[in-house]
Amino acid sequence: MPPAEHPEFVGLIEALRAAQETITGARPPEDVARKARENLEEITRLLSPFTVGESEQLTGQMRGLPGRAQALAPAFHVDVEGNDRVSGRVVFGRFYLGGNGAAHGGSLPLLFDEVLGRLANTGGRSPSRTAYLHVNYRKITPVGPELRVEAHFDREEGRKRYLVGTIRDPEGEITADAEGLFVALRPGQP
Ligand SMILES: CCCCCCCC(=O)SCCNC(=O)CCNC(=O)[C@H](O)C(C)(C)COP(=O)(O)OP(=O)(O)OC[C@H]1O[C@@H](n2cnc3c(N)ncnc32)[C@H](O)[C@@H]1OP(=O)(O)O
Repeated sequence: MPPAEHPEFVGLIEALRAAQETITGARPPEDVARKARENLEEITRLLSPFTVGESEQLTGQMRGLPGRAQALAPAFHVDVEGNDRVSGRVVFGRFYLGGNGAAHGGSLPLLFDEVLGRLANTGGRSPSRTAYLHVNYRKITPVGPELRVEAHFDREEGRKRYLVGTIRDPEGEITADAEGLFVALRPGQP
């Protein structure tokens, strides 16, 4: 079903992202922490009866939405998308903090896999999977400001799709770049 038919679920994921952000940055007194935990446990109780299999779940399936309605990777906002390149924006929020204002090193491959992987499978191409992802950390990727993300196909060799991408800080400097190999799946390959 298209996202428009699940506006409340989309709102739920946005609320989840907001909760992740707020919890990460909070230092609450014990009684407030306990109340927040009880509220989260209540959410689990509420939703557990509606657990479905992978093919039926909504999370991750809504390609038209930033972040595909999943709260794992930072939401990638697409500005321009073609068959061979994509550009857009991302904010690494407090949830993705590694330390000293820098995004966690593991969160960058998460974003690159999302951006490059999405592009690798566009333009009528068959599904592919990440075979490798090489990330260069050039300078810290700051938590908080909006960052530019660009990616494009470098080359295709048979089933092998080589893509590259960059993240730039508000000054336009590259904080990280990546090269990924995505291998097109053979029929029946999981
Ligand atoms: C919309 C949002 C999109 C999000 C996208 C997210 C994408 C993902 O994260 S997918 C999940 C992460 N990736 C995986 O789980 C993949 C796990 N690995 C696999 O399934 C397989 O190893 C797979 C499909 C990558 C390749 O296996 P297989 O299809 O058997 O390919 P295989 O025949 O061995 O190799 C094909 C070619 O690729 C090359 N190759 C394969 N893996 C690598 C590698 N790691 N490094 C270099 N070359 C490689 C081979 O050398 C071969 O080259 P050539 O044709 O020149 O001889």
